[in-house]
Amino acid sequence: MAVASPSPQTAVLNPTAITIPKITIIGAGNVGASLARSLLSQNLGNVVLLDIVSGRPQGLALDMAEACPLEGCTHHILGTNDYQDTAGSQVIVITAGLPRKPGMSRDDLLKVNGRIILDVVAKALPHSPDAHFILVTNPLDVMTYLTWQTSGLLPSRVMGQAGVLDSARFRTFIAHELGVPPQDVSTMVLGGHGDLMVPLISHTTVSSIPLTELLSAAKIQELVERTRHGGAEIVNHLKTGGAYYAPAAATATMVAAILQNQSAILPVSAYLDGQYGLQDIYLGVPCHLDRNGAASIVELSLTANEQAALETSAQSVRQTLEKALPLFEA
Ligand SMILES: NC(=O)C1=CN([C@@H]2O[C@H](COP(=O)(O)OP(=O)(O)OC[C@H]3O[C@@H](n4cnc5c(N)ncnc54)[C@H](O)[C@@H]3O)[C@@H](O)[C@H]2O)C=CC1
Ligand SMILES: O=C([O-])CC(=O)C(=O)O
Repeated sequence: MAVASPSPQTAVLNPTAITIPKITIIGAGNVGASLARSLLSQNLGNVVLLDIVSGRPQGLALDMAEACPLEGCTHHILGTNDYQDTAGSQVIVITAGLPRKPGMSRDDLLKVNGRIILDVVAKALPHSPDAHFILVTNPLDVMTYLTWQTSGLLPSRVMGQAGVLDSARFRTFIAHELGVPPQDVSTMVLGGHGDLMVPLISHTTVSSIPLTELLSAAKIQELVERTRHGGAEIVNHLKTGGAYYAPAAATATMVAAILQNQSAILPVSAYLDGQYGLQDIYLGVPCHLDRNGAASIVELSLTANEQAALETSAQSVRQTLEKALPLFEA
């Protein structure tokens, strides 16, 4: 049978002509695997899932690929232990590292996770020199700073995920308290990803109504404290590690904002160079997220108490950073 040569229209629709973004996730643990599922289900791009453990990313990727015919995902996933497979990624998410156990703080992970992050960045960067890096590994703000410092990348190309998750937790607790859909709650949680994070009450509304008109000061403070300890609450339930579904959803929100050039304003751990009166630190602040990364930080007007709380949170991150820098100097 003769094979018809492709019509001009077929040539235009040739799928190989379409550039599909490539997203690498390093660390195929609970957060990494959940993130891969989320990215695939949103058809955000082809996903590479890499781990140091042989067989784990391959097995997970095959399992996820087999769900694709049933769930409408059209892109591919590859599981690997080889950094060459990550080449040309637009976004690299780092979820490699230990999670904490009950009784530990995130800062207790500093030494072990710092070593892992430096190793991962050194191996990933040469294959994807144009990638944006999103850190998830804890202690988050310090791991993000180390990645920026060791990579030599522009600060806008290195950022950390925490504020999207912490804000989602605060929204959830407020929604449960008021019996409204969480989508109706608008808020921002700034600062470091630790017990001193700063939920901004002055910027919290429920269907445009200020939160302070809906709940007592004591109840709001209770929800703030629950948010600050939201990670530990889940660690204490699970015993062997931390949260992963909401962290994965939060990270996918950031990946989508970058790849779709959304310019969404999201709270991310970004490099501060004088904004909010803070210098040379990665800390959670609102940023426009688009194809240039976290290039444009938004300076919200804060109450005096919120500004003081942000400075206290920054001070705590800086103390951990000062412990980290001598440990990981080249
Ligand atoms: N920023 C945030 O909001 C959140 C941060 N986290 C943090 O994310 C990290 C990962 O958490 P989980 O996924 O629950 O842990 P997990 O233990 O389930 O997965 C970690 C994975 O990293 C891999 N890994 C370790 N060293 C590696 C290396 N050198 N190269 C490649 N892969 C390596 C492990 O084999 C494992 O599969 C933890 O540090 C945790 O504290 C977790 C939730 C939220
Ligand atoms: O609490 C942890 O260890 C994991 C984490 O950062 C979170 O869930 O916020």
